[in-house]
Amino acid sequence: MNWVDDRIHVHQYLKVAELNENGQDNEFYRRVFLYINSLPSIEDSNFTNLFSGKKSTDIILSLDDNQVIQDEFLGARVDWVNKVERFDHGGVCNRSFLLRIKKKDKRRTLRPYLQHIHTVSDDIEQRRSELKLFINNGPSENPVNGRWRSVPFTHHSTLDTIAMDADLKNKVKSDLENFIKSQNYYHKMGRAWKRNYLLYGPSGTGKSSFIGAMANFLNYDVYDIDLSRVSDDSDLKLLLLQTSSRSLIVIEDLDRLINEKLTTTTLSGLLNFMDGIVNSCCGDEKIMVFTMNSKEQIDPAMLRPGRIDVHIHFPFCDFNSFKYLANNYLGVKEHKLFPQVEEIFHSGATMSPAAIGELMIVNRSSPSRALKSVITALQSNGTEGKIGGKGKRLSDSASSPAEETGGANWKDSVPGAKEVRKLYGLLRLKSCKSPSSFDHDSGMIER
Ligand SMILES: Nc1ncnc2c1ncn2[C@@H]1O[C@H](COP(=O)(O)OP(=O)(O)OP(=O)(O)O)[C@@H](O)[C@H]1O
Ligand SMILES: [Mg+2]
Repeated sequence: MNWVDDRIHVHQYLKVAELNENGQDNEFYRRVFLYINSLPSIEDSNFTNLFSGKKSTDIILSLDDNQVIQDEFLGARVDWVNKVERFDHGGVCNRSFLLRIKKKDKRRTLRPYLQHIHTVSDDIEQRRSELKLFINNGPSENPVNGRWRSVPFTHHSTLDTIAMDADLKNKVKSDLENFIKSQNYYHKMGRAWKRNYLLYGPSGTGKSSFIGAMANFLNYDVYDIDLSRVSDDSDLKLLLLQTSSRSLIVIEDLDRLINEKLTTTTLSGLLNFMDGIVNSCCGDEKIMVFTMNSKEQIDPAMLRPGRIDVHIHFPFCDFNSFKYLANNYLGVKEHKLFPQVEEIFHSGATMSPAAIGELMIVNRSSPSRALKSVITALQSNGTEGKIGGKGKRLSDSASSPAEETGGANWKDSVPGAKEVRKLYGLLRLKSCKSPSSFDHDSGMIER
């Protein structure tokens, strides 16, 4: 019977209306709009509109009213009509996209085709949107515009520019990729669709840069929470509620904030925040990132599995990271001074990637000079490492030298070449700590 029917009515039509029956926007209409206008065949359509895009050089093509565009998927040809019905009175019109598909193809291709439209439109949206960095206002500041103000996010760090153990970097990449594909899994488990990362290690080892790299990798906006501008637990909840999906929510220097009592939020307020309780109802995709210099004096409840899903250690430089930096900053893959540098690293001397990077930047016109200055800095072991700092830190009393920082905050001033070592204060003769490590709670990883 179906066969006879198919012979008579070869095509089937599916309508995607702009508004649903309640007069609300139909999300799928917007997706189809993005998809259709991205098709190469739009250039062959009889009538196409041209608009300028965000950049002055961008030109965007858009299918005109009641025009047809063709597409092909899994060997099946389909047509889309941009249907617009205008009513004379009041200029009201009905808009829809009409899909024409052969019945014989429909059963095989329709579902994957609609899924394909979803994926492509997602991708277009992500590429189009400019990333933003949101910073929270204090509760009494600018309440009219909400608690967040935003600036364009222009951090240029990428996972490629970070010197880090290659295996670890790949693990982080696949962990992030797995997470963003796992909505159903999280929902099935009745959990908030969020993943919490802890980046810990001494000052100048790349934690903040790594957050920038994560945001660029995921194409996520960043919400940087300044806890000192949060009045209490409910204020923190409110801030979380006002963040959007697909974002990185960041609290930096959490150990210092807690240990120096720089926040008025309570431990339980912070724990609820980390659990994303207020958001679990909305199916929002969120990644939270916390940074610390050391986790030694932190309440274990805060670090327990499920609350922090992935711990990533950022250590001082070893010879491999040094080579990575030399390549990035100086364009040098091999150099006659490398064996000497390697020997010094093997003797236990080390510095932060930030300090080494600065020496390379200021001497970038001469790689030999840059490497010699790194060698000199590495050789002059001593007590400078304890000079300066972001105030007394938890890590100042840490037993492991690799966990100690005591370094000045690099953000406080722009250092000159000679001041670099003193400012960062990160030179260490140390019992070289293990390379960056990645621990996640066995129970949480969905593989
Ligand atoms: N692992 C790294 N790879 C590449 N560059 C690095 C690395 N670590 C630090 N840097 C460079 O040093 C500078 C300071 O690094 P960053 O601010 O990311 O360190 P941090 O660990 O966040 O320090 P702090 O604990 O003081 O906030 C950055 O501009 C970055 O370019
Ligand atoms: Mg930082």
